[in-house]
Amino acid sequence: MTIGIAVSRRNVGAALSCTLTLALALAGCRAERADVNKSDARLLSATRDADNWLSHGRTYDETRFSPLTQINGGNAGQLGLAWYADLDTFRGQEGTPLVVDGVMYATTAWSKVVALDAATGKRLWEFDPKVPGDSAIHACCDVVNRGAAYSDGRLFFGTVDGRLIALDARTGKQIWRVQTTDPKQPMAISGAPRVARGKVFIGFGGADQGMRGYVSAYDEKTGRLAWRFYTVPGKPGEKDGAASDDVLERMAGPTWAGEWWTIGGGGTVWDSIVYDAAMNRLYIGVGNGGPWNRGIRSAGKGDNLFIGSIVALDPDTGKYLWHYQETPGDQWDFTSTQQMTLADLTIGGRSRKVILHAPKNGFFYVIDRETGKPLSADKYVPVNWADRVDLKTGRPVIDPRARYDKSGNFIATSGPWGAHNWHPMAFSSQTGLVYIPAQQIPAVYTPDGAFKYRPGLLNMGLAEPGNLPKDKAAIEAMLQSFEGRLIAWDPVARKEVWRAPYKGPWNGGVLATGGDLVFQGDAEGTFHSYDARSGEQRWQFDAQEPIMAGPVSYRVNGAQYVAVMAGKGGAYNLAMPSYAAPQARVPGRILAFRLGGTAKLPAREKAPPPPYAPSAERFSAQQVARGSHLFSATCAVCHGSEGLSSGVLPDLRRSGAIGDARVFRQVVIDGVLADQGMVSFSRYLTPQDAEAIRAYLNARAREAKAKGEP
Ligand SMILES: O=C(O)c1cc(C(=O)O)c2c(n1)C(=O)C(=O)c1cc(C(=O)O)[nH]c1-2
Repeated sequence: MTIGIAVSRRNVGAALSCTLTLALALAGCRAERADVNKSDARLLSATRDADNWLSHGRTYDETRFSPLTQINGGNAGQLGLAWYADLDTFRGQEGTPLVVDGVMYATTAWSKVVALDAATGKRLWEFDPKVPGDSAIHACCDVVNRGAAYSDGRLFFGTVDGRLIALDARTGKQIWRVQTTDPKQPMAISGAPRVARGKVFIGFGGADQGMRGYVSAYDEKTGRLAWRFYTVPGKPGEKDGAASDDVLERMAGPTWAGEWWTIGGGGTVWDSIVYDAAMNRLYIGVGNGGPWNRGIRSAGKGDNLFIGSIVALDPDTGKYLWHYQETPGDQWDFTSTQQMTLADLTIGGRSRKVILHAPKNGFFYVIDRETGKPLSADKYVPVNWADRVDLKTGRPVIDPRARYDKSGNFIATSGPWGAHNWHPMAFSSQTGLVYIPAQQIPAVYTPDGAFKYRPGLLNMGLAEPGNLPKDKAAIEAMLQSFEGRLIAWDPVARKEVWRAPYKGPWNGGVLATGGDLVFQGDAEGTFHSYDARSGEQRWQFDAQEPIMAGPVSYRVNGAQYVAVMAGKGGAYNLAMPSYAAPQARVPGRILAFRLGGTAKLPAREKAPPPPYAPSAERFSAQQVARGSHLFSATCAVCHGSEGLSSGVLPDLRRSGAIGDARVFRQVVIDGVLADQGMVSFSRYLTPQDAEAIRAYLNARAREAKAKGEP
């Protein structure tokens, strides 16, 4: 049985933390509760507060629906740029800005924060937590940040090196900060914290690098740790002294096998955390198992709770309430961390409080918030790892061939990039539709027969992850087969209503508005507006660079704005190859639009790409082959498979460093560029390994030059 229901303890709220106390303490507890309600009051009524975008998904329900109607289908063609703000980096921008009383707060790459006048883009203050450059290696998927939380004049955000920081929203001065992780381990915060009931909730990423997931709750005023919930069991017999101890021992422990705690576990909560104000619950979206390969992770057995699950917790104590596991015994990196949206839907004539969820695994779930049971689960893209979800048991009917640790190989129609990743979806109660930034990126899973755990690096348990065909035509055919589309999905009728196709995947998050419009940026750099009911395009804008982030809408001085962050990066853009010649890059930007806006972006500079730079040295075929393997296992995840960088980080075939053994060694082994994120790899590579990688890159540069590749 995939669904577990334990203590049904609803709306006991703050009273729980008072149960042990004497009358005096009770009085204090009541006082604290009243205060909590005051600071929550604004967030609780955010649905009616059309001017602002107070929390990550605008309201606690995380619908990303703005009720504003000034911009609508009739006038969307008159939208123009109101202002833009250049950021200080070329790294990926994934943030959803908050807007509170005319001030926009945006978190940017490298975990920085900027406050701007939301009507003009004028900078009010900036905060740089000075993330050490060498902590970039701890982030699996770029030094991105998806946003902040706001409550009662305070702004909360996480950092790549695992800190949670509270700022005074007016001045940008730090109020408190806590280290939420072990900074020596690959545990990096990319997601936005959420705040409710006087607590700030935060997880982190690192499952792919062997970490064990947890969520922490900190007191909003002091930063004191209130509780922690681990999502997967640790070493049997050892307790964490955490809210999860009991349920992990009783329920999760028996679903694991082997010695997973020595090589990982996974289950990181790296993105979605949602507070359900109606039921006083916190839902956490739990990630994949680590290593991915269940044969290695858990002796090929078990559901491995709570990976690939939504878990409902008591927000005051962190105690387990229920869970629903979407991907039992995951071995495909099918995280359930994707955005959860809360809605009230009429299903079968009955009003139901539900979670709407489109996780990586390709099924769209409508889950009953009362019980955690799925009411429906339907494929929103072609899916071949499972035939269907049996709603009686809640379990997917998995194709045995997908268990590649046993079958030896599996090609999934949608793999680890997800049928939907972190890019936020939106739900409009006006149209009843969910707008999903969906994609289809097939992937091959082949078990690594010689797996060796490498602390700190990616440990998937797959043979040469990211390995591609060597032939350019085959790589291009593969890339052409990747798809991206915006899907308007009816969660009651359980079907797609319309779609907007894109050239490829990794398009932006979505905003739905009261003007019956849907906004989404794409991977090519165009920002679109569609009719929310028909999908007809109403407007588009050339943003000059890819948009991944979710747009927001707000109103200042009577004018409605739509704003979005632009900037290429994230996991896909780091790792995926590209034959496009590197272009002069545009820095990360915030773009804000209004009716009649007349601002113009500066002309994009054209710069010739640096030439390929192979050295005249001779390397042996063995050295090149060894370098190919090492590059694929160690470097490709950031510099692009087969050395074909998509342009976020340097294309090493064009790097001057590959022509000089000494310089290359200084970078790779001595770490001279550590402050820019290129740390020393001496822990993983010998100088001979580095030389083999250099030999491989020279071979790749020579090939590209000979073929006249762009
Ligand atoms: O397992 C993890 O801990 C973890 C963390 C993160 C992250 O923190 O960003 C991502 C993923 N997994 C992941 O699977 C994934 O596809 C992904 C994409 C991105 C991104 O920002 O583009 N992050 C992450």
